[in-house]
Amino acid sequence: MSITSSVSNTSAQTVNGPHGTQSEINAKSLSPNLNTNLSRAEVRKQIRLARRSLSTEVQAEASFAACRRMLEKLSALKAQHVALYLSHDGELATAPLIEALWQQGIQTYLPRLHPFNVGQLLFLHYHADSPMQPNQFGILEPKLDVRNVMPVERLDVVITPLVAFDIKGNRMGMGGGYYDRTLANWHSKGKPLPMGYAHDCQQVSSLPCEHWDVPLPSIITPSRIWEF
Ligand SMILES: Nc1nc2c(c(=O)[nH]1)N(C=O)[C@@H](CNc1ccc(C(=O)N[C@@H](CCC(=O)O)C(=O)O)cc1)CN2
Ligand SMILES: Nc1ncnc2c1ncn2[C@@H]1O[C@H](COP(=O)(O)OP(=O)(O)OP(=O)(O)O)[C@@H](O)[C@H]1O
Repeated sequence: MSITSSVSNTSAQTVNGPHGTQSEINAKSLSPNLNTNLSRAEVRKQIRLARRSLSTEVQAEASFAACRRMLEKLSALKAQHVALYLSHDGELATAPLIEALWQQGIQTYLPRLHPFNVGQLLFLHYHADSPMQPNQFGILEPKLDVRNVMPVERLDVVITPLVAFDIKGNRMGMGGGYYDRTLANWHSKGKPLPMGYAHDCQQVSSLPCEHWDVPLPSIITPSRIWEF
């Protein structure tokens, strides 16, 4: 059965029961009492370690569970142009989601570091034959071809990687400020809609925030959809 047909009619609430699968519960218990008085750097370090410690089996199960929920959300939004990321350093894997979006004919885009504007991202169309190259962090990104660049304001949704999030939707990333810059004006323009994508174990009760941090209106994890 294709990913698309196996997930598209499934209700988010009933996939794995109210508390998720056993492995998701195990994943959740990795960072239950993280002291959020820690510095941003320390929170980043601890959560990156927690998500990197997930087994291959938990990672795979998590990526399919989150994929179902994300497809449901994107379908409700009628999203046609969706930016996402290629997973790195224990991030919730996007491979099943990318495959499903391609099968549905939804256009997908990946970030690449801007060649001149330090700290900025460009979003390039991504398909099965896109020429790719690693960036300075070792993450594969599409080779620069201006014909494939999509202006951010024409994207419907930006599926946003993150290191940690809290119960108010505050987000902390890898520390480059790339997504904060990309999303700085989304609220006033109404587009693109940012949606966080993360493991359950990346949630903390409260994050230390700065004025440039852009809170997320929704975050999808393997066990639930958070709306803020
Ligand atoms: N998968 C994915 N792609 C993404 C991001 C992301 O968070 N995840 N980004 C989100 O912004 C941008 C890249 N930002 C990144 C920032 C820091 C590091 C990183 O690994 N830093 C190392 C130190 C790197 C060095 O300078 O040598 C580290 O902290 O250990 C990776 C990506 C664009 N692409
Ligand atoms: N809109 C912005 N304009 C200019 N600088 C910004 C903006 N947003 C963030 N920055 C700068 O980026 C740096 C890193 O910010 P921060 O630690 O919040 O990144 P992050 O959210 O963890 O990373 P990312 O968004 O790439 O996932 C900070 O020094 C901050 O000053």
